[in-house]
Amino acid sequence: MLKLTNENLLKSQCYIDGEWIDADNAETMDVLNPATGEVITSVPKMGQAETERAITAANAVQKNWAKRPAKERANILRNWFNLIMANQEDLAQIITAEMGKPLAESRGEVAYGASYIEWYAEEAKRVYGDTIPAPGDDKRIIVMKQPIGVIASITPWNFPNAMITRKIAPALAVGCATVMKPAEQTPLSALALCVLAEEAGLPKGLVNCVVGDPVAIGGEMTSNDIIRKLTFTGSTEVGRLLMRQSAQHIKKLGLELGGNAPFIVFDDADIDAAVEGAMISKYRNSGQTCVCANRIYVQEGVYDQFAEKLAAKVADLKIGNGAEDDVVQGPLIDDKAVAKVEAHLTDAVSKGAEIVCGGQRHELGRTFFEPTIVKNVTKEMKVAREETFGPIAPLFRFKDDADVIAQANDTEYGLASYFYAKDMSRVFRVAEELEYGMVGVNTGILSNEVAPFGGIKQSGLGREGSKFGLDDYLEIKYVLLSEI
Ligand SMILES: NC(=O)c1ccc[n+]([C@@H]2O[C@H](COP(=O)([O-])OP(=O)(O)OC[C@H]3O[C@@H](n4cnc5c(N)ncnc54)[C@H](O)[C@@H]3O)[C@@H](O)[C@H]2O)c1
Ligand SMILES: O=C[C@H](O)CS(=O)(=O)O
Repeated sequence: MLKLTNENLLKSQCYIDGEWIDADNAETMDVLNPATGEVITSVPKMGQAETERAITAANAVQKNWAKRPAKERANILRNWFNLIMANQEDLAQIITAEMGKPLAESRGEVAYGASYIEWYAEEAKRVYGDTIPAPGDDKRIIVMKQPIGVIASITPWNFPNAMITRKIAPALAVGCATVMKPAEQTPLSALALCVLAEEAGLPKGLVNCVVGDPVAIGGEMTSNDIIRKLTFTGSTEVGRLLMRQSAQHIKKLGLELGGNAPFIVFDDADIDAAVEGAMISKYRNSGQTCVCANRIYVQEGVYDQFAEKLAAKVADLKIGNGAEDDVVQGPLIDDKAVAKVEAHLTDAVSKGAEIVCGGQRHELGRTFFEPTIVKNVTKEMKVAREETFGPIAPLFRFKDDADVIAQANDTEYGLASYFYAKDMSRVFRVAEELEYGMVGVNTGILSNEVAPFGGIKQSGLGREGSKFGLDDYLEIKYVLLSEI
């Protein structure tokens, strides 16, 4: 049972135009705890009409929000950051209850998500323009940056708090208004963020949260002309669909999509460090992150040593309900996720791979799955081409640098990549040759608010975080002054 200190954070209604309301037809949908199957609460099942009202409400207040001095916007965002951190434990309990990740990871997610609000509260005051030498002494050129306007966001279940703040913090900082749709499996974190947004002083109507039928809500977001940008985090398949739907109105898009991260261990790597890096990169959130190592390439001279050390670490992982102390591996989000993991394993073994440890559903039942290592994996297997999104570490052998770079780049994805090596010329060459938006060198985790997070190829468009993430919510306006 979810017990909160601040019980006002657990909401069973959606937040539109500063009001907490039910669906027009009073329909609801349950929010389940994946570890126990218990119903945490129910939330409205909204659709097109409620989404349209939310967009209209956002539009009514956006321009006044943009006109407020940047320092005022910054101070209100800072208030929000402070309130989130003051309620970190409750927000973490909500994440673990609705998504299943271990409490320690949930606490980390709350701090990570809040760091984007803190960062963009500061950046709000640094939206600079340009003056350009004009083609005539009677002319002056000014370039100014203005907020895009009303933006819509659609986010996934695996980081139900941070994927929202990573989007709306820069948007609010520059003067946009927003309508968000969290994943139907994990809406409670989004609703709790709205409670604290209101308390922080964000004006009614500026932040709206609609929960319900994704197709109906997304359909309104991609067709309503008031929405000037859709920012989506989720699968490449849905991102492609939303891109197609948005094309009709030439909406700006931010797409944070699927990954297929290579994790490369060269023979000059610190093997113990590489094992530590592989553990966090592979098994964080039970392997349910877009930047998880999806393919682990180990140079043939250190392959057996790495496999043995990794298996010893995996054996120490404690599986269970994320709300229990010391648990480091929670359940997968649903049966569909388990089915995909099992399909990848069955395919790999049928094509010659060998299970080193794990390989089956955990004795706890439900959607708990044993952390797994598979060796002698080859590029003919599904794990080489598809995002597993589960706790499987597939180990590939490689001969030399050229061989592994060719294998690593042989995918339509381009989000995160990692490698462990010491030789500096190898480090620079490999980092430059990997076709990914992000490269972690001698580390298994690379996400933070000061760096531009995002991918290339079919892993997405745009960046979130860093000074680069601000531009995604700004339009450039060129003003030519004549007869001066
Ligand atoms: N690049 C990143 O930053 C990042 C971060 C987290 C997750 N992901 C990716 O997300 C995927 C897992 O998350 P998921 O299962 O929630 O993805 P998903 O694409 O199934 O769902 C993501 C969101 O899209 C909504 N959605 C689904 N169909 C829709 C439709 N037809 N119209 C409008 N909205 C729709 C869902 O309700 C949810 O809110 C993985 O591929 C993972 O790599 C990427
Ligand atoms: O799953 C996607 C998230 O972006 C992972 S991270 O927490 O940002 O690394």
